[in-house]
Amino acid sequence: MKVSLRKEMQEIDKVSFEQYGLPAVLLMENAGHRVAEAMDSLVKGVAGKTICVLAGSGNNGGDALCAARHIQNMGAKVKLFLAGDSTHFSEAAKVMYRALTAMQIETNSLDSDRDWDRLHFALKFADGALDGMLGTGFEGELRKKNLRIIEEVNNASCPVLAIDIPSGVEADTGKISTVAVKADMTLALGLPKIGHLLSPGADMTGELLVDDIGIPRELLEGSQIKQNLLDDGVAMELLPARSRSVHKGTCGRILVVAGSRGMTGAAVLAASAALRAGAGLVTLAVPQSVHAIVESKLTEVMTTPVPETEDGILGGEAALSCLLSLAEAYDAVLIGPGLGRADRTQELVRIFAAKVNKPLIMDADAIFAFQRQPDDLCKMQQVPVLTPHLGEMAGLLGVTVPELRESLVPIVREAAAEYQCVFVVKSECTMIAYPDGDVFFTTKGNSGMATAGCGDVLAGTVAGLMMQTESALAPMLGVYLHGLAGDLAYAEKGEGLIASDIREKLPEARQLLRKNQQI
Ligand SMILES: NC(=O)C1=CN([C@@H]2O[C@H](COP(=O)(O)OP(=O)(O)OC[C@H]3O[C@@H](n4cnc5c(N)ncnc54)[C@H](O)[C@@H]3O)[C@@H](O)[C@H]2O)[C@H](O)CC1
Ligand SMILES: [K+]
Repeated sequence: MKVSLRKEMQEIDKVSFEQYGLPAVLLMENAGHRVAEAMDSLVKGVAGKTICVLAGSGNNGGDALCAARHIQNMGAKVKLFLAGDSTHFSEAAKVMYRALTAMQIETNSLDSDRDWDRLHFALKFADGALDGMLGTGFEGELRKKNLRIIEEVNNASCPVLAIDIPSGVEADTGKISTVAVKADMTLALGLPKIGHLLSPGADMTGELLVDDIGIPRELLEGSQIKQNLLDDGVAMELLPARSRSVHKGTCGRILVVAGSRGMTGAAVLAASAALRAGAGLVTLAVPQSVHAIVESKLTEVMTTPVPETEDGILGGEAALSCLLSLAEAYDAVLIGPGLGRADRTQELVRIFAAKVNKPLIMDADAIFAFQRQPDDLCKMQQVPVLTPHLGEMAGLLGVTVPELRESLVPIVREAAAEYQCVFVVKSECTMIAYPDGDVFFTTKGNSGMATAGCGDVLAGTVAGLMMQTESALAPMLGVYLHGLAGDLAYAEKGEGLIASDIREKLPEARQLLRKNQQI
């Protein structure tokens, strides 16, 4: 499913009318009806219940006014509160307001202290609240009246349904300036928005439902929309069936260059995750002095020592030529987990990355090696895959983490195009950006995965899949399987899950994906 920007949704509205003759009020009628149904399911039947409706004066408010009519028709008592000025209703909202006023629904304009008291008590005793104050049209700082209503809604104990996006969340970024409605459920209209996926907006969204509200499918699937949700449907297309004639040499021979003194765990996790992701054969290349340690920790993964400097650091000519000749025998190379940040190691990484002529995945310390020179990423033989967390991505681009978060999607997208890399940016909503502008978001994964080694498992998973699907799709498949494996691990271990639990769930995640493929 696509994920739309605000201006893309506006364009869809325009085309729906100009080319398909679908006026705004018709889409609003559909939206309102679906919202009423969603409220019915949220409060387990609206009949006989009291529902508080908060409506703004734009089209989000129009949706709320329309939903109020349907909710009342379904047997509920509706109490309406106007967050905007009723003289400023949008054209479509006016139509909905007219119908509603003829229905004798209790309406409060929130212009007097009495009205604010009414809102307070209505929310206190309501069975549900409907947030239709601000949608994709919201920008800048919240006006005082909205802010006060949002605080009242958030203090109420009844379940809250947000129309399109929780009021106060910026649709294109997920940013919140002061406060936003904390919804239990959000019904996104047409398509999900970036604000549903990225924090803090994502934390306000609750359960996310999406409804097409009758917008022609080809508009919702338009190729000009470059943001995508990596959902089960997309993931199913990513893992081709294995033929019976495969052998370990055809499922991917993966070289993992990782580890240093005190950081052998990262290397072991990454290499073993590549095998658990289904690679045929994995070799872990480590500095000589830690070879015996990783050898004793691993059974199925092969290991090979790489010459190191006198002080036990991976670097220098001998290490470089060893790694380049080793890489010849493999289909893809992962470099970085636990490698260390010594100057000579960084130099080795940069030269190796420029010279190796195999699909290359760079993680952790390998990304750090480019931190003052991202331009060098353009010198690679093939488009590399980089798997930074937000701190590593910010370091690479020379910005702060808050600056990166401020405009995450455009910054990462631009970097992927400029440096010709695939970026897998790990956060509460991992994002994959391709050089052609395509961006994918995953909803899989959970807060338990914020634990050491989780990134090593992801890098290993992506590397391990490199020959099992088109190599350009491996980052997407890897992110999906890693997130699903994390969810499976969370179901068993909760927040105490550790990285190896995720690795051990990779086969089950794969099986689930296969089962879905058969449906
Ligand atoms: N195709 C669709 O997706 C459809 C979506 N619908 C709904 O329409 C809204 C977007 O409507 P729009 O009129 O463009 O904007 P909003 O209603 O979200 O907001 C405009 C409203 O808000 C006021 N405002 C703007 N900034 C602020 C602020 N900082 N503080 C307070 N108030 C602010 C502004 O003055 C306007 O009054 C979309 O989300 C869907 O819910 C259609 O109904 C169906 C088709
Ligand atoms: K809203």
